[in-house]
Amino acid sequence: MTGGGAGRVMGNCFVPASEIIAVEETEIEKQCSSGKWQKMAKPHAFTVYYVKRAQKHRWQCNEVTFWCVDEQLCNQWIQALKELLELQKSRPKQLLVYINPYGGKQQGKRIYEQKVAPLFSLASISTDVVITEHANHAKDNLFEVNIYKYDGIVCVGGDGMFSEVMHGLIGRIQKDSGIDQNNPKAPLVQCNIRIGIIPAGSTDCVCYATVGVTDPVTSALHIIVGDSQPLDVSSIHHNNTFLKYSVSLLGYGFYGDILKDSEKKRWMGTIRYDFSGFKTFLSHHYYEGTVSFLPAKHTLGSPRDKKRCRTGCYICRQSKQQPEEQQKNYGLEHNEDEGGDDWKVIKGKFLAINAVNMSCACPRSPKGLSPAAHLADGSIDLILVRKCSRFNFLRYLVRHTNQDDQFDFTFVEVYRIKKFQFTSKHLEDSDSGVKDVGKKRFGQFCRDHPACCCNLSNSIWNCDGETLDSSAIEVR
Ligand SMILES: Nc1ncnc2c1ncn2[C@@H]1O[C@H](COP(=O)(O)OP(=O)(O)OP(=O)(O)O)[C@@H](O)[C@H]1O
Ligand SMILES: CCCCCCCCCCCCC/C=C/[C@@H](O)[C@H](CO)NC(=O)CCCCC
Ligand SMILES: [Ca+2]
Repeated sequence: MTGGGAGRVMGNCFVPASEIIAVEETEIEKQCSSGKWQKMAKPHAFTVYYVKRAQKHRWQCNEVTFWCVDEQLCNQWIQALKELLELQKSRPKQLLVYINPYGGKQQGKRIYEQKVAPLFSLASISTDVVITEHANHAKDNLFEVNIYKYDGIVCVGGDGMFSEVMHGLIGRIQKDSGIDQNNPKAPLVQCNIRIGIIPAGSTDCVCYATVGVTDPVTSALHIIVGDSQPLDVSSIHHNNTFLKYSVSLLGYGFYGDILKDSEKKRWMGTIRYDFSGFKTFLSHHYYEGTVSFLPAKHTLGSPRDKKRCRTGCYICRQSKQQPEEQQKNYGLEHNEDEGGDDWKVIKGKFLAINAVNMSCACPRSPKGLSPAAHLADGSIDLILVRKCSRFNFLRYLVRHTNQDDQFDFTFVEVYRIKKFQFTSKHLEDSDSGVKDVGKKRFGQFCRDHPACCCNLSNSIWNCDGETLDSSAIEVR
C-alpha cells in the first residue's frame, strides 16, 4: 500500500498504536471531464489520524492516507487497525463534559465546539455536554447524575472549574460510600473516574503543570488516548468541619490578598490578576501567625532538587508503593495527630504562606512556585516568606518567572510536609482572651505606624483560586 500525508508522499512514519486517534475509510474523489466531482471506484483508501508531537509538549492531530487497488486488502487493513484500537483499554468511550462559558477569556464554549468536539467525534467518543449556568452548577449536577456510566468527566474552564468538578466527584463518591468528609481522619474512598481538563481559564495551572502546556487540542488528544496522571489532593478542615480540597496552591497573605482584590474585578477577565498583583505588591502587608507542620520523612526527594516531576516519576511511584500499613504505623508511632515531637512550630510575620501540592507552573510562572514539587508523592511543599523589604520581595517574585533558585533567600523557607495547621495571631489572641479593643474597632491597618505595613486584619486563604472562609485551618 502507498501512504501520503496532507497531499505529499511520505517516507517512513512510525506511530505507536496507543497514539492512533482513528482509522477511517476514505472516499477518493476525482474530477471528471464535465468538471463535476464524482466518487471513484478505484483505488481504495483509508486514513489514519494520529498524534504528532510538536514543540514544547504540544500535540497535534495529523493524518496519513493509504491507497490500494485491492479493495479486500484495504478492508483488511482497516479491520486490523480498528481491532488494534479496540485493544486500547484505557481510552474513554463516554464522557460527561462541563463547560464554563464565563471562565478566562469567556471562550470555553467556542474552544470546545471548534477544537475539541470534532476530535472526540473522530475518536468515536460519545459525550453529554452541560454548559453551566451558575457557579456550583457542575458540582451539584455531579451529585444527581449517574456518574458511573461515564469513563471520565471533562471540564472546560480554568482551575476554579477543575476544583468544582473535583469537589463534585470526590464528594459524590464519599456520599455513595457513606464517608463523612467532615471527619478529617476518615479514609477517603478513591475515585476511579478521571477528570480531563480543557484549558479555558485565567491561570490553568493544573493543566499546565500536568500536561506541560495550556492548549485545548493537546489536552483533547491526551484525553482521547486515555492518558492519566494521579494528583495529590489536600483536605482542609477547621474544627472538624470540612472546608475544601486543594490540588494546586493554598496561599495566605500575598496570594490570598490578590484573590480577594481580583474577585471584585472578574469583569476585567484574565488581566485582573495583573492589576491586583501590582496593587497587592505595593500594599506589602504581612501577617502574624503560627504554622505547625509535620515534615514528610518517608518521601524521597526535597524541594531543593533540580529534577522536575514528570508522568511516571520515580519518586511518585516509590511513594505510591509505600505500604499503607507502614504509613499507618508511622502515624501511630509518631503520635502525629496529637501534635507529637515531630511537629515543627514556627511563629512569625509572613508576607506569604504558600502550600503547594504540585509545582503550580503556569504560563505566568513556567516553573511554578516550587519547581521540584511532585504531582503525586503524597506531600505538600510549604513555602514561608517572612517579612522582608519590598525590594527583596520583588526579587523573590521575579524568581517565579526566571531560572534562579526561589528558595535561596534568608527570608524564604521551604519544607516538604504531610500536614500543617495555621492560626493567625488575631485568633490566638482572641482565643487566649487577649483583647485589644483598639485594634478591632479601628480599621484594618496599624494607626500608629501607617507606613509599617503591618496589617491588623486577617488575610484570606486562596484555595486553587477560590476564597476560604476560615483563616485558621488544618490541612492534610
Ligand atoms: N455559568 C457560570 N457562571 C458563573 N460562574 C461560573 C459558571 N460556571 C462556573 N462558574 C464558576 O466560575 C469560577 C471560575 O471559573 P474558571 O476556573 O473556569 O475560570 P478562571 O477563574 O478565569 O480561571 P482560573 O481558575 O484558571 O484562574 C469557578 O469557580 C466556577 O465555579
Ligand atoms: C515583577 C514580576 C512579578 C511576577 C509575579 C508572577 C507571579 C505568577 C505566579 C503565578 C502562580 C500561580 C499559582 C496558581 C494559582 C492557582 O491555583 C489560582 C487559580 O487559578 N490562580 C491564582 O490565584 C492567580 C494568581 C495570579 C498571581 C499574579
Ligand atoms: Ca505533591
